[in-house]
Amino acid sequence: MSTDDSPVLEVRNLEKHYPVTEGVLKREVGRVRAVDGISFDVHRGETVGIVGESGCGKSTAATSLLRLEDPTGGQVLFEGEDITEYSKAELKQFRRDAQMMFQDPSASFDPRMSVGESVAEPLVIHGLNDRGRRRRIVQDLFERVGLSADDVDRYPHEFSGGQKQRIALARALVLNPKLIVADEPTSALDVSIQSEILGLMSDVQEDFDLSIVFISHDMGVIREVCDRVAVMYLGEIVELAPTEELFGNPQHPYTRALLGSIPQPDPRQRGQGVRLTGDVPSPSNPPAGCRFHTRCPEIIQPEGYDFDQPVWRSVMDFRVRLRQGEIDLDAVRRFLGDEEAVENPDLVDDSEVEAAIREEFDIPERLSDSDAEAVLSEAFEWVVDGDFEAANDLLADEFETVCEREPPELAETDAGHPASCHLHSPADPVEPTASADD
Ligand SMILES: Nc1ncnc2c1ncn2[C@@H]1O[C@H](COP(=O)(O)OP(=O)(O)OP(=O)(O)O)[C@@H](O)[C@H]1O
Repeated sequence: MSTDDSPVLEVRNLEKHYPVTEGVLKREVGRVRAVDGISFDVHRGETVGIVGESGCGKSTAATSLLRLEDPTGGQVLFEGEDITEYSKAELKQFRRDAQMMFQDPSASFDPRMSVGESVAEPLVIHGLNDRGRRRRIVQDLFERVGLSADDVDRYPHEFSGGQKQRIALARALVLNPKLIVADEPTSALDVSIQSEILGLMSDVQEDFDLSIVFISHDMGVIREVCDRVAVMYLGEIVELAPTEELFGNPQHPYTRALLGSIPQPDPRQRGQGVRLTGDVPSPSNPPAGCRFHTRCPEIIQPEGYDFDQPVWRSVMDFRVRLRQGEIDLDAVRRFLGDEEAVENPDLVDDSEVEAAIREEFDIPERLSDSDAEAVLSEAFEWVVDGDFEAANDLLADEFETVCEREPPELAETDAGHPASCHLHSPADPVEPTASADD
């Protein structure tokens, strides 16, 4: 990596919200917060990764920062200029300098055109009319990406997935860009081919002094190619660190969970980190407080109680489902008894219903903390009576955690890089003894 001081790309509070509309008049009834205020820099020659599960907003971040779709907020500075303010002509120049690579290269080739013509297309659009020169440039690039100069006359269907991604790289390079945004460029490829393409991208990056934004859901791939990594969850960056630091000393529970999901050949490393369960919630209605609190294995416990952490997570899973109105008593009764029990709840004992729900959520028959158990038992009484609101209110009062109450700031941690987690930024800090100005 060769970086100079000023970043090539500065992303500042970038936001892309999609309206959710209803009716013929398309009244806006909500917003999908696909990207919700992300900031990061990319320096010359640097590869910055964006990692996160499917639906976290990575692709939207890519297309918005290249203005392939217009952001709804924030700024993107390219070599110091705000591309969100660019005129059409300025955008055209920007499109030379910043290219995109996609997961599925097939989709971006016209089957009726030779791959050479496809790769040369951006040259035509940008006014290089000399056919012979175009051909020489493309042939040279083909060799550069590990294909033969003769391949330019062949058609897309004649190439394998890996070869097509090489051709896509040639096309991304043809205008001599400064920045490439690659969205899962190797996810559709076999592992061995993946490594070849990643190796090729690294070589090309050095030769062309390229900056790369590399998007992937795969921590293994990210580690192989990135200098720094932004971890994204539900539209936000939750941790940002140099790659080795992120892998060696992750500060956000989401990052730790992603790392825990990497297959580990070394048995000594196995079992480190907790596997993530459930899906990313909808960005049209993100959870309050920390967006990760509905799934976080390390969610902070409420004051005054002492849970085993996995049990606390189970209790929170139950609370989240209760809050969302997703506890189905009829289904539980049907499971325990038969159809008649739905019509006549007395046929199934309340304690059986409670036990079944506890089992479903992995909550022990009795919590080891008797105070917590008293609260939970009372809540279950409301639940089996069908008064979910009362159960919800009681649990919200007694078991509320800072993680659901307040959104954490993305702030510097002791590890020397930022993460947004209340484990690092307690919401109720100890009263400072000195004045803030000191
Ligand atoms: N045009 C759109 N209109 C409404 N919602 C959208 C639109 N495009 C994306 N979304 C939503 O925004 C969220 C983020 O999607 P995005 O594709 O950016 O995520 P991702 O992390 O790249 O996931 P994937 O790897 O599956 O593409 C998703 O919930 C998606 O459904």
